[in-house]
Order: sequence, then structure tokens, then C-alpha cells
Amino acid sequence: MTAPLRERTDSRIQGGEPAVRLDGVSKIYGQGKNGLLALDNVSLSVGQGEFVCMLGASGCGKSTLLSLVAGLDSPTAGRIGTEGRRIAMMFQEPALFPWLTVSANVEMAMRVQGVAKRERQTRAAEFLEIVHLGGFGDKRPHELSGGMRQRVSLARALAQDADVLLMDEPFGALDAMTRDLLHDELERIWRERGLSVLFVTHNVREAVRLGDRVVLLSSRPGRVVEDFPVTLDRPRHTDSAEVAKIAGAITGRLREEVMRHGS
Ligand SMILES: Nc1ncnc2c1ncn2[C@@H]1O[C@H](COP(=O)(O)OP(=O)(O)OP(=O)(O)O)[C@@H](O)[C@H]1O
Repeated sequence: MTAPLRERTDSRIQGGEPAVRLDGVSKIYGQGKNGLLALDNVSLSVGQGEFVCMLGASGCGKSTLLSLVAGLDSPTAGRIGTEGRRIAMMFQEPALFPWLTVSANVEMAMRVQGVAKRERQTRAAEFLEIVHLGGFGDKRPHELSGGMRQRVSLARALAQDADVLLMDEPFGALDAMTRDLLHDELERIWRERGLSVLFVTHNVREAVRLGDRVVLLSSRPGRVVEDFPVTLDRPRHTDSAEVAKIAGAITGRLREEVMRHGS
């Protein structure tokens, strides 16, 4: 059974504005001669309902960019617009509270928002249904597989009533088959709920499998090198020839970028 879609709170959202917009964003960690330029003049937008994947060499500033969009840190220069949108983040590690049940983990976001207990429980059960974990609410995280724990993490993100999902290599630690299943589920949830997604990955095929666009960042300092539109029909398959062809072109460009910096 799929839980009914809850009404979107679209009054928060301004007309055709992008869900996320970065204008000339730079980030320097530290100060003076010890300062480290992590991001340099990055301009990028994620449209409403768009799925954007971001690729780049290790250390090029992808996580930094997500943390700036999430408001966990401030840019040194430039502007980030996410007006009125609710943002949730997902990481490679699901970071669940091990002593709480699955349901209580999902309820946590609503608890912070002051939602009454009975409603929290009902809604947590709905979100767990959406991620195909109905009936697992009373389990503890250690009783679940890695893929199931990431599903809980996704349910917890949805429980924050997010419009924008920032995902930092969320499936990087999972085996290929589990990852494929989660791609299908994420795609379904993204479509059904009209989410805007900014998804960081090292896996080029994963980026092409999921993204409406794939944005390539340069080696540090991160700059936008290229923005590849992906217009293949959905659902796509990671192992398909079409995905492989586009992934091959992007990998070539990524390799050039990494070689240019000798890293
Ligand atoms: N809080 C911090 N203080 C100082 N330097 C930092 C901090 N966070 C990140 N950095 C540095 O900024 C650069 C960008 O880091 P970031 O984690 O954003 O890269 P990334 O592209 O996500 O890397 P990876 O692909 O390896 O996860 C790196 O050189 C990193 O060491």
C-alpha cells in the first residue's frame, strides 16, 4: 500500500523561481595566508522539481556546497537563495539514533516541529510505507540492512516536509543491487512529491541514471566546468547502453579535469 500524498504547502514557494540558486558563491576556509579556497565563484540553480547531480574530483568542494545550501555554513562571497523552502539532507551514513526505534527516528523531525504524538506516529507509518518499510517501525536500526537504514533516512528526510533534498553520496556505501533498487524508489518519490534534488556522487553512471542534469565541478577550488543535460526517457537503467554512452563522455571530461590538476 502506498500512503496518500500529503498536500504540498506550495504557498511557501514563489512562482517559477528556482528551488535553489547560487550566484557567484565562493568559500574560503580559514583566513589570510592559511586560507583555503574551496569554492570559487560558483553559479548554479536547481529548478523546482528538478533532479540535479553533481560530480567532481575528491576534495573539490561538493560537500561544502551542500552545507552552504543547507545553511550549515555561510559563503565567503556570493549569494544563495532557497527562499521559503524546507531543506532536508541525507548523507552516506544514515546517522540514525541507535537506541530509538525506526519509527521514533522518523518521528524525531516532527517532534522538533511540535507535532502531537498520535499524529507523529500516524505520519511516520505513512512515510515508512512510502519507502517500503511498512511494518518495520518497531525495529532498531541495527536490525536492518544498510539499504533499509538508508530508506529510514529517506523517510526521516520526507518527514521534515522537505521541498528540497540535498543528498551527499547517499548510496555510496551500498552494493550495486541495493543501489539500483533505491534509485528506483528515490525516482518514484521524487516524482510523486515534486521534490527538487541536488545529489552528490562519485559514480558517473549513477549521476546519469538519476539526473535531469549533471553538473561537473573542477578540482579544487570547485568551479562549474560543464553542465550536461540528460534527456533520456525514464526510468533509466544504470547498465543500459544509452546511460553508458553519456557516462563515458562525462567520465572523459572528468578525467581531463583531474589530470589537469595532477591529483
Ligand atoms: N571545515 C573545514 N575547514 C577547513 N577545510 C575544510 C573544511 N571542510 C572542508 N575543507 C576542505 O575544503 C576542501 C573541499 O572539501 P569538501 O569536503 O567540500 O570536498 P568534496 O568534494 O565533498 O570531497 P569528497 O569528494 O572527498 O567527499 C577540501 O580541501 C577540504 O579539506
